[in-house]
Amino acid sequence: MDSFKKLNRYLKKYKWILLLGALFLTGSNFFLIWIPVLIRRTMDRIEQLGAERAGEFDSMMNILFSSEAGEILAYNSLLLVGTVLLYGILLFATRQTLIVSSRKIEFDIRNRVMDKLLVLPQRYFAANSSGEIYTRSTEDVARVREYFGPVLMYTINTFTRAGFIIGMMIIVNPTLTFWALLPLPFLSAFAYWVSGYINKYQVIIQEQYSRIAGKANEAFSSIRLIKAYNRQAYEQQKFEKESDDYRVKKLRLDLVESLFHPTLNLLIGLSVVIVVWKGGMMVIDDAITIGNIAEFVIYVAYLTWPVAALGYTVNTLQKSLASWERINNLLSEPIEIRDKEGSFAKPLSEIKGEIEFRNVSFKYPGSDEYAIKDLNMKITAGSNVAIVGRTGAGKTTLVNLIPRLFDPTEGEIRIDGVNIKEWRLRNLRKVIGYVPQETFLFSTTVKENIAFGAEDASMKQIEEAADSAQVLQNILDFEKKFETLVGERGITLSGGQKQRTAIARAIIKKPGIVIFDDSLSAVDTKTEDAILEHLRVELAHVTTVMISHRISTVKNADTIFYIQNGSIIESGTHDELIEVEGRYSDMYRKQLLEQELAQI
Ligand SMILES: Nc1ncnc2c1ncn2[C@@H]1O[C@H](COP(=O)(O)OP(=O)(O)OP(=O)(O)O)[C@@H](O)[C@H]1O
Repeated sequence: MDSFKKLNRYLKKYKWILLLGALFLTGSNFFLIWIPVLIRRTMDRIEQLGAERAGEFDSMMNILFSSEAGEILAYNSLLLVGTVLLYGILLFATRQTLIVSSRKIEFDIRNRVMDKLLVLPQRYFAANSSGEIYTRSTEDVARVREYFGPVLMYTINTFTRAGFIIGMMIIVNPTLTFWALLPLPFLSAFAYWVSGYINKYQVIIQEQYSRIAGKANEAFSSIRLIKAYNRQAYEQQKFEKESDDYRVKKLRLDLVESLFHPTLNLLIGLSVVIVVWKGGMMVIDDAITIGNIAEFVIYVAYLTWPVAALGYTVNTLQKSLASWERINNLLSEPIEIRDKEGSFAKPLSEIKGEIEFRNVSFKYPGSDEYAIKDLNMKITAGSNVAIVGRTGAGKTTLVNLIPRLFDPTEGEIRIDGVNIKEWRLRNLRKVIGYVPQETFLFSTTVKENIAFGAEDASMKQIEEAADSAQVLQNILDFEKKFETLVGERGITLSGGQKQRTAIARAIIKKPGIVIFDDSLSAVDTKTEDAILEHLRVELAHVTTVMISHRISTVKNADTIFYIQNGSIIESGTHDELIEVEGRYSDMYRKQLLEQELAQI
């Protein structure tokens, strides 16, 4: 109930326009009922004229062309055209208010969902598949819109139209009204059943469609692998199976849909037959006129859609509420990493860049193992440190704690002597340049990809950053230079080019602290040396934390920390660690041996 209240809060902003829409819709239905009334009046007047002047006219044609009948026809036709016009204008206004508002509410909800997704903790993304998250912000939002759009509109329409029409029918003849309405509850129940079936199948078909799209996507992104392993026939078979499943389900739905309209027409036909049959008997008994029968037939036709829509509306409402429940759960997710009251912000120019880990431990949500265990580490401002260790030792986890992608389970991290939880999150992340392990470039130009790190960067700054990351020459070699599109719609950069573009993106921010997570793994050692040389100058006064598996990358660092099972087991300069003859020197010797073997 609480969640339903929250849903209706979105109506508040548009309440006046929605009210206006409801008035337009009521008005359009008011004019609609005058159409059969005018037809009945015309028919009755002509019939009356024929009866009064029975001797003068020997055929219907003569009646119709007598000037008196012409007057009746012209007058009523004009009224009819006017009524239809008003009905049409009001219907247009209804859609422009109710449906347009529902689109605006959809826009509001979608933005809220996106805003929320952008601040949700990493835990949420680990617990929910990307497909589910995507569905929340697309399909679920679209379904909720149906509550504010079609559901609201059809509900008002059904009640106002049915109210007016049934009222008019009862005024004309309550008994005939009873007979005419008799099949309509069956029509509504039938529409409810069919639309429930259609909805259920649409979900199944949509899921199957997503599976097909997923299979195709996977096949295209691994096309090189498929070709190299000669797995085309296997992939084709897998795709065909899913595709066939989709076809069978879709055909079943088509069958139900094609039965829907004929059955609906059959039930309406039944209503019309009853009206003509019972009405005919009443005309014989002089209880009603022939015009009344015509009027009733039109009323029944007018009632068809609202009555059928009742079934559809109930189903759509259920679907919308289920989608809202999922969206509401997402919107109610706690934001674990957020600003504290009175949080601390420092201008970039005042950042020194000292980092201190005090007894820091960290467990991933849902995991029993510590990824970081009682870790203490001090990085002096402006120094250049390296973190090494075997795969899975906790290096990435450790650096993720600095920009608060996760918060420590125990202990605290300080920057310039202040606990990072006291820093304003935006400020904290602004001063940190971070190049994650997996390079991600957006499907846009190289320029925009680099400028992502600093929104208002000039072209000169972009070029300088590209130069420091040793990717400038590559970019200038592209035909469209910085305007070259990257990714799906553009060229595919090599692994090393991607990494260097990501480095340029991080350093263009002119950060106070910069973190490189294995960011030079895809470049050759010669390019690596050149990049490091540039970075040493560029980042001379910036605290640099560099994770690497290569000794060549880290050997010149001021301090090297060797991590094992989430704890620092060795630290010092390259020479100091070699002297200790511990894990680091083992690693060094192994890499030297590998190099020598490679040269043989
Ligand atoms: N999202 C996660 N949820 C649960 N456990 C995780 C998650 N990410 C990493 N881990 C675990 O935490 C430990 C440390 O992982 P981490 O990625 O920090 O290692 P790493 O030293 O950076 O390894 P590599 O050198 O291979 O990148 C590993 O045991 C890993 O399985």
